[in-house]
Amino acid sequence: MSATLIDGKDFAATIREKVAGHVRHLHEEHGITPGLAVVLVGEDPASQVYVRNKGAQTKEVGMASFEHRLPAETSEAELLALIDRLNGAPAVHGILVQLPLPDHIDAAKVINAIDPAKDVDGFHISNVGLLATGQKAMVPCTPLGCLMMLRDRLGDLSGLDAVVVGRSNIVGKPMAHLLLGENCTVTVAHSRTRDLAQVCRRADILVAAVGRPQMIPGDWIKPGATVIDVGINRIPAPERGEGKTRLVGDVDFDSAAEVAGAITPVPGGVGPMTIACLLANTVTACCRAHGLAEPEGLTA
Ligand SMILES: NC(=O)C1=CN([C@@H]2O[C@H](COP(=O)(O)OP(=O)(O)OC[C@H]3O[C@@H](n4cnc5c(N)ncnc54)[C@H](OP(=O)(O)O)[C@@H]3O)[C@@H](O)[C@H]2O)C=CC1
Ligand SMILES: Nc1nc(=O)c2c([nH]1)NC[C@@H]1CN(c3ccc(C(=O)N[C@@H](CCC(=O)O)C(=O)O)cc3)C=[N+]21
Repeated sequence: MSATLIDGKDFAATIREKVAGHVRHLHEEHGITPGLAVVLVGEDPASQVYVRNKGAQTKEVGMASFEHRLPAETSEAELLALIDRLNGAPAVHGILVQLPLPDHIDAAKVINAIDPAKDVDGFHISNVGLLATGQKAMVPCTPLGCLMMLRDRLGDLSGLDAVVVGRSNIVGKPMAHLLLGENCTVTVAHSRTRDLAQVCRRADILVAAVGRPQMIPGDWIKPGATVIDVGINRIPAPERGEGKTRLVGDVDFDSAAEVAGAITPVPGGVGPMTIACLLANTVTACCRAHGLAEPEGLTA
C-alpha cells in the first residue's frame, strides 16, 4: 500500500485526553461534572455493545454517564416522558437516543423532543437548521470526526473537490454542510447518481457513507485523494473459522490504499472518532449551559 493510514483510534485517544483535561478544569474551577445520558430502546446486540463502549469511555474521561435501557415494547409516550425528565435534569448536559428506534416509535418526534442545547448528536431540527445556515450548532459526531481528520491531514480545505457518497441525515447531509463551510466544492452522491465511478474520480476528498461492504474500488479513486470510509459492515470471514465475521468499510481498502494519498481503516478509523466527538460535544454543551468559555479545538 502507498497511502498514509489515518489512525482514527490514535486521533480519538488525543481528543479524549483533551476532553478529560476540560472535564478536570470544569470540576476543579467550577465544581461542575458534565453528564451524558444514553437511551437505548430494545435489545439490538450491536447497539448494546456500542452503548456499553460509550458509557465506559464517558466515565474514563471523568464525566457522569447515565444509561437508560428500555424494553423494545416501550411506548412512544413513555420514551417522550423520559426525554422530558432528562431535559429538566441539571446533571445531564447531553442526551443521545440510540438509533434506529423500534418501528412503533416516531424517531423524528423523539429527536425533536430533546432540548436542542442537550442534543449532542446534532439531530434536532434546530441544530440541523443552524448547521445548514452556517451558524453555531451542535454538530453530528460522525461528520465532526471526519472533518477533524481531514483538517489534520490537509489543513485548509478551500477549493478542494469533495464527494460525499450517501445522503442520510446522520452522516451524508451534515458532512456535506461541514465541507461547504470549509469552502470545498461539494457533490453529494446517492443511489440514483449516474456514473458514480466517474463522480468519485473527481474527488480530492472522498467520504463514503453508504452501508455497502467494499463497494468503492481503487479505480474509482483519484490518485493522491484523501479517503474517509464511514461504512461499518459486518461480513462473513470463513478464513477466521466457521461462523466468524469481520468488519469492513464501504471502500475496498486494499485496492484503494494503492491509489489514495491517505485513507481511514475500518475498524479503527471513523468509528472511534465518533465516540470521541460525542464526549467532546457533551463538554461543549456543558460549557454553553453554564455560560463558560468553550473548549478550543473540539468544535467545528
Ligand atoms: N463510523 C461511524 O461512526 C458510523 C458509521 N455508520 C455507517 O455508515 C454507513 C452509512 O450509514 P447511514 O448514513 O446511516 O446509512 P443510510 O442507510 O441511512 O444511508 C445510506 C446512503 O447511501 C446511499 N446508497 C445506497 N446504495 C447506494 C449505491 N449503490 N450507490 C450510491 N449510494 C448508495 C443511499 O442512497 P438513497 O438516499 O438514494 O437511498 C443513502 O443516501 C453504514 O455502514 C453505517 O453502519 C453510520 C453512522 C456512524
Ligand atoms: N443516536 C445515534 N448516534 C450515533 O452516533 C449512532 C447511532 N445512533 N446508531 C448507530 C450508529 C453507528 N455508530 C457507531 C459509532 C462507533 C463505532 C465504532 O466505534 N466502531 C469501531 C469498531 C467497533 C466494533 O468492533 O464493533 C471501529 O470502527 O473501529 C461504530 C458505529 C454510531 N451511531
